[in-house]
Amino acid sequence: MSSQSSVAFIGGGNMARSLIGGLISRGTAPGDIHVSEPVDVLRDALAADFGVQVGADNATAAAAAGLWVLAVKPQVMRAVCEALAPLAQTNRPLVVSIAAGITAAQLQRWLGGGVAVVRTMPNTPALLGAGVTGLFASDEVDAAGRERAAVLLSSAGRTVWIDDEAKMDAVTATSGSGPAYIFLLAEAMEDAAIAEGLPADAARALVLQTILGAARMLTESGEPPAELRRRVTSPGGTTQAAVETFEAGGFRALVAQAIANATERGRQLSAAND
Ligand SMILES: NC(=O)C1=CN([C@@H]2O[C@H](COP(=O)(O)OP(=O)(O)OC[C@H]3O[C@@H](n4cnc5c(N)ncnc54)[C@H](O)[C@@H]3O)[C@@H](O)[C@H]2O)C=CC1
Ligand SMILES: O=C(O)[C@@H]1CCC=N1
Repeated sequence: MSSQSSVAFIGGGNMARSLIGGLISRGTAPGDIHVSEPVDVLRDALAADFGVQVGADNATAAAAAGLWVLAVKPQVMRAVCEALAPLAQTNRPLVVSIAAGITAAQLQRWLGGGVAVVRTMPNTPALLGAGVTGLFASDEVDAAGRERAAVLLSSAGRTVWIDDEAKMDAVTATSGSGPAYIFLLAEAMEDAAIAEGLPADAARALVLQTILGAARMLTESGEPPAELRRRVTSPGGTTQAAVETFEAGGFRALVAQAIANATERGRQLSAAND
């Protein structure tokens, strides 16, 4: 039976799982969460771990809820939306997409038009409630819809509204993909520490706690990153030797180019999956 307060997840993969975990830990009743997922082991795990309603049919899950979370890959989004269009036209749900690159206009068109669509970009720390999500609302979304989308995503961490949809690809490249950049840095630091002779377990412990400690200083001290860096960097000391090496190697330009390429890939995903 359809309930306006229920949520349907179309696709029950990694991000859906993170968001579902967040919703349940914030008090959403498992019975109010419906998930459609074609892979039976993923379905079974969601039912076992969270007690949510699971099934293989997207329309069945969607028919049960006033809020749809489209959590499939960009490559299958068009087919998924077109199959749900008749239901979208009769039920007029609030539709939240988490897909990289897929625009609100595309979702609108595939769902038959006139549907309230919120395009969002969460990230994987959502699993711990420590994520951040950029949100863009189409014109059809009213204040209550914006509030509902923000509450949904706030179970995964912080939320940031983006007024210009063209900027959503930059959000994807910054915070959506961003955790991977930090993981890459962790890999590289660990490898380097081992190369300097540290045992692997010590290298990992030192690197992980350094990243955690630095992230806490960034978020809790109120100081800008450049000032925090300055305080670690004694003149003529070890940090200066390392930072000068990063700068000489074009570290900032490399980061800028990486984020520019990720932004461009977001635009390409939109065109490739139209
Ligand atoms: N992984 C990440 O860090 C982030 C991913 N995203 C976006 O989230 C979306 C999902 O990504 P992940 O969870 O990483 O991928 P995933 O592959 O883990 O999840 C997608 C799920 O959709 C299911 N699926 C495939 N075809 C389906 C269909 N026709 N109907 C219903 N379900 C279907 C798959 O079996 C899979 O379990 C993507 O659009 C991605 O761009 C957004 C933010 C961050
Ligand atoms: O790599 C991707 O396309 C997705 C979107 C942001 C993070 N993962």
